[in-house]
Amino acid sequence: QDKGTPEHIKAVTARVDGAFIRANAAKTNDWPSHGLDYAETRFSKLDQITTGNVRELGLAWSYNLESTRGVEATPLVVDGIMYVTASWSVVHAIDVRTGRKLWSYDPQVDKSKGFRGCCDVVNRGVALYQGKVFVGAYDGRLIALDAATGQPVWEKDTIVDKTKSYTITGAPRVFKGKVIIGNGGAEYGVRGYVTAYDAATGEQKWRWFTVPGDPSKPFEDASMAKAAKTWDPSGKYWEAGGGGTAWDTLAFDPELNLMYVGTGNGSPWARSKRSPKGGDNLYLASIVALNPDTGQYVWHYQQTPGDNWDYTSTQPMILADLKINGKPRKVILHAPKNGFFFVIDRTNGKFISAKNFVEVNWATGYDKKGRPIEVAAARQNEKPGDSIPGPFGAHNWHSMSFNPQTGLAYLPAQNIPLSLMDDKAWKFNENKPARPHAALGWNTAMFINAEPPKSKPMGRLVAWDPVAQKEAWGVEHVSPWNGGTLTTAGNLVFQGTADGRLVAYNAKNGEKLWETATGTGVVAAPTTYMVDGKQYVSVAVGWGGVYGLAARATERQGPGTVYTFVIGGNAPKPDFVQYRMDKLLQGVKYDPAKVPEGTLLYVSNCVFCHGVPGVDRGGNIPNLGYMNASMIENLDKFVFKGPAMERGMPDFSDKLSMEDVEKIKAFIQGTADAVRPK
Ligand SMILES: O=C(O)c1cc(C(=O)O)c2c(n1)C(=O)C(=O)c1cc(C(=O)O)[nH]c1-2
Ligand SMILES: [Ca+2]
Repeated sequence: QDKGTPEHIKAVTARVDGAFIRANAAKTNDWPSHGLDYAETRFSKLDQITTGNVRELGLAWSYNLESTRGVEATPLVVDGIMYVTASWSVVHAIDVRTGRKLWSYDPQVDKSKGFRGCCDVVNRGVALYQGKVFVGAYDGRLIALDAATGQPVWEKDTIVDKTKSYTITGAPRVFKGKVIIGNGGAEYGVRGYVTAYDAATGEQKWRWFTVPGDPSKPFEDASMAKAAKTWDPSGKYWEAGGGGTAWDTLAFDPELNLMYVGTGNGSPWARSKRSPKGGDNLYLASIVALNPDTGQYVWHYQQTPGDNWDYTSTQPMILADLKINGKPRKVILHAPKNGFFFVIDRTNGKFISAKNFVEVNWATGYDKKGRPIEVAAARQNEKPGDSIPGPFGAHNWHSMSFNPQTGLAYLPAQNIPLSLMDDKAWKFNENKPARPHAALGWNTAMFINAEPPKSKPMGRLVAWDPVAQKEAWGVEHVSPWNGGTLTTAGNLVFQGTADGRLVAYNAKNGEKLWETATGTGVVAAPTTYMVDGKQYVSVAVGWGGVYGLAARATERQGPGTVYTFVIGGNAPKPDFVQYRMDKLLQGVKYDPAKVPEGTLLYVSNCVFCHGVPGVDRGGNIPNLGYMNASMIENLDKFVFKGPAMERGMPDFSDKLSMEDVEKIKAFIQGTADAVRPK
């Protein structure tokens, strides 16, 4: 049979089901699900590429994803058929044998609604099951495609309330014939949940909410009634949704018949506003075990009780079997945003251990019962102070991997400095200058960087020993926001970096063995798989995600590209594109008296995408301090139904007046002038 024909694709993808995914885990010849296997280990048993020959790795082909925003997807591959997503949830099917496009599918997300997600218009990849490819579109639709042709088979809107800013950025998983997906939106005032759909028909099978709703209405299930006792109703938490969005990690243990959900931060961030009398606010920032057949709650472990810092627990979980104190234990390994590395018993949710893998200033450790020992000052946000880790997390969605041969987990750790302070006057959905992105629907109830943060940015590849709870080795990077990791039986760790390289390390000791330039920063994780007896390594590259909107660590820019490497590969690299940036803005006429008000408007409308003018240097969205003066002089033409709307810029017609635009112009030019070297 010819490979890459619709008949071949149909035959090989039809085989992918639960039994296939479990059988594949023994040899890992294919990469059929997001984290490689149900345990999400990202540990490949392939060992053709080793510490001995990795230096001979070369490019087999590159593929242009034709996207300019963040690319966060892990490519799936079965028998040389690759499925990967670009920004705006566009799916590409690629023939690994030739590097050519088989088909692509664009769900046609309305780009004027890009602002309804906090953190770039990203997508972390697809799921594959019985001849179908499943993608969560940014606007909340879950779409099943024919794996051979890319034609839609069914489509479901996963969103419970279309007036709220719900999105999907995560990769669906298929457990026992059901497609599972969660949503994003906890910066906007939403209530989190996960939903299961029949893979064949799209029929909804169950839905589990992560936080309680309005207590005057019946609770959906016993877990919600239990959770409601940990929320103060005087805060009317249900009006701002409560949060807890499960926007990324899911895992499955078929023996225990449990699936695991990592839940997100509180909405709003400030607990004093969400739940004024305190409380743990279940099930925020938790790992929750559900019955995959029914969606019924089984147990939970809350990592950050009463979250107050955007400490999501949505970071990738790994199921591992470890020997702890001489006893074999079935555990979950987890390094959420809050900076602690957790080992949890996955049979019952009992805490085993936690240790900080970076410097933190909100807790000194965890007690025996698994409660954090908080630093009191961390909740007293009367004055701006660095939250360490900050809302970008000590570790974000970037995939972790675990190698049972070395016993080490590999994760990109970081510090991205931000200061926080309570917003005492916050009201739900009230758009006021100085409230972070309030014009776009954000509801943090906190001011961000009202004073500049004092901590230092940091990015580090950490090899963590989860039994000893300590770092075995680490590699310092030049910037935070580095890519997810892959580890292999060839004793290797692969990681892409913010400064535009794909690097291979010795998994035991961190020695750098190989690297190649990728043209732009890498945030996604690599995969590896066999095709016709040869081991390949692929990575989808495209600088972005929340930190990549306004900052960068390379002088090169997009487009989103898939690179595939093989021993002896010698295909030419595509031309790298130089980052286009004008000189520091000069000559826009403005009234200096307008700068202070312009500053506050900039915070409530512009800052997370465009960064601080002349201070940040632009990411996948340009910095306004380095524009041509005529663009800033004509700023109104860009903010009111402007030409960038088709690239995802919001329309500010009902948010800003002409007078506001004048103030913002004053802030942009004033800031550029203030930072200009004398
Ligand atoms: O609370 C949420 O619902 C939510 C959603 C998302 C998302 O869907 O991408 C992110 C976050 N929070 C978040 O806190 C965060 O740091 C983040 C980074 C990214 C990214 O893709 O780079 N997404 C998200
Ligand atoms: Ca969040």
